[in-house]
Amino acid sequence: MTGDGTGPGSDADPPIVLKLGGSLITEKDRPETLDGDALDAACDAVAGALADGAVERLVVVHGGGSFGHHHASEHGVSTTTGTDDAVAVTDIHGAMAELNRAVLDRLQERGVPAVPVHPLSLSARPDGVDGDLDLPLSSTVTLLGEGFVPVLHGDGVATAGEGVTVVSGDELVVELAVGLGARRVGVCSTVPGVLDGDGAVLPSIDSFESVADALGASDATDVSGGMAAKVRELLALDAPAYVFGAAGLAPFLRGEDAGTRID
Ligand SMILES: Nc1ncnc2c1ncn2[C@@H]1O[C@H](COP(=O)(O)OP(=O)(O)OP(=O)(O)O)[C@@H](O)[C@H]1O
Ligand SMILES: C=C(C)CCOP(=O)(O)O
Repeated sequence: MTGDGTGPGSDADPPIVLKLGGSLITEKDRPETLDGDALDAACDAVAGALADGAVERLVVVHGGGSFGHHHASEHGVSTTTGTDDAVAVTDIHGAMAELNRAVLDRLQERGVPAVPVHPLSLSARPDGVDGDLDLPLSSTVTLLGEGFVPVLHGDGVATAGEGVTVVSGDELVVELAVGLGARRVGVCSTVPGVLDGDGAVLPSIDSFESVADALGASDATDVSGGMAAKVRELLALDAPAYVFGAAGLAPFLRGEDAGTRID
């Protein structure tokens, strides 16, 4: 364990922030069903990149797939509509914690020092749904400094005036990337990149308007906005962000371009 800290202003190597999309690691149209083969392949790529030194510091975020989105949808909860029902909150968070455990287990089996960071216990929207997300980063920063790979996930989040709403993994990725001064950001999903109106992968995107017509929601149950919300969030970043499919994960981790570059 190194204990040398990280984040903006630190001498430490800036981390990479990687989201493993829920539509990649779960069967998104079958409630609470893991896509074990896809998750294994993603964990192989992460473990390989850490073992060969291509990546030194890594924060992983995973999405909800058929775990979080299924329960959130059943309870009528989204990023903008909350619930004051404690059972609903526990259902949504419980499903996400279960998926998080599966991700941690498979990373740890491959020697990755992955540890959980649960946003429901850490984060809030103190000014309501239209206000900023408050995501204290000292636990993530300190875990990184101690040599761990923090693994966060889309979750419920306390929201003034709404009870508990959903915070998407995409929003967490942006907060982490800004707050940690990330070097690069990767979002690995089921699609090989952001597709244009003819289904071809767009090599790069630098404005929302130029691609808005081609961007849709998810093709499965999704309470947080699918690809359109993803692109909108990633355009706000200073660090280069990439959206790619399973085949792009290892190249991205090696520092190569993959899928669609968003900047
Ligand atoms: N122009 C587009 N290019 C690529 N995918 C698109 C486009 N428009 C809509 N989509 C949809 O976006 C989906 C990916 O977004 P989604 O939010 O489901 O992914 P994810 O981040 O992997 O999942 P989760 O939100 O569960 O973490 C694709 O399955 C596709 O159906
Ligand atoms: C539905 C929940 C709880 C998490 C949503 O996170 P996302 O899949 O990254 O949008």
